[in-house]
Amino acid sequence: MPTYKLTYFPTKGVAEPIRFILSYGGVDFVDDRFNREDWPKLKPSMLFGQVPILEVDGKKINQSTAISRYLAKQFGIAGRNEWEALEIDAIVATIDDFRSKIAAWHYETDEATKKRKEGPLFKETIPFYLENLDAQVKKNGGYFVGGALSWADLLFVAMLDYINFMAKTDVIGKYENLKQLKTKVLDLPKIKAWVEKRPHSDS
Ligand SMILES: N[C@@H](CCC(=O)N[C@@H](CS)C(=O)NCC(=O)O)C(=O)O
Repeated sequence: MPTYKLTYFPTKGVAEPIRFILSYGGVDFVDDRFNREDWPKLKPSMLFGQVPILEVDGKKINQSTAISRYLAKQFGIAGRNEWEALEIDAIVATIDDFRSKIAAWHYETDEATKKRKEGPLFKETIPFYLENLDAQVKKNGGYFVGGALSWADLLFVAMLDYINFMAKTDVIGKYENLKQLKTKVLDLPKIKAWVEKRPHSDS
């Protein structure tokens, strides 16, 4: 079994899907969280100056989605054939688009621009994505792809706290299929154990 070390800020952010997938796989990993004030000192030593960084037997790699996909393949949750693998990639990219649109609003520093973007984001963009994501779960037997658990499901649920933090609301509140998916994922024994033992963070 390889050794894993995941380095990130002391938050969930884009690292939490990796932590979920490692936990699902039942492997031990070093959950390396640095203090925010140490980031300027650490940044030059990170691949492309960013985190998360995963070390596998001491070999370092960046990019959270690539890392998640790599791990998901090891743990048998990356699709049963090439088409399912593609469908998973597509839904993961869609979730990433969704998160990015909320992040663009959340991190906007010009108050007037932020105000102008708020209506379209909350009245159109967020409902549009959630209606489609919810419909996809309904159509696929309670999961995003192929009626079976995949890393797309783990990624979505792992990312929800960060998305909700940015949107300042429980975005899936009225989406029954997404709510059921969340419950199913959080009830997986290894995910439950991870969520119980992870350090607290709001985002
Ligand atoms: N596409 C990359 C994005 C990584 C990224 O944006 N990392 C942020 C934290 S979420 C970061 O390192 N920010 C600090 C900086 O860029 O100085 C991934 O998914 O891993």
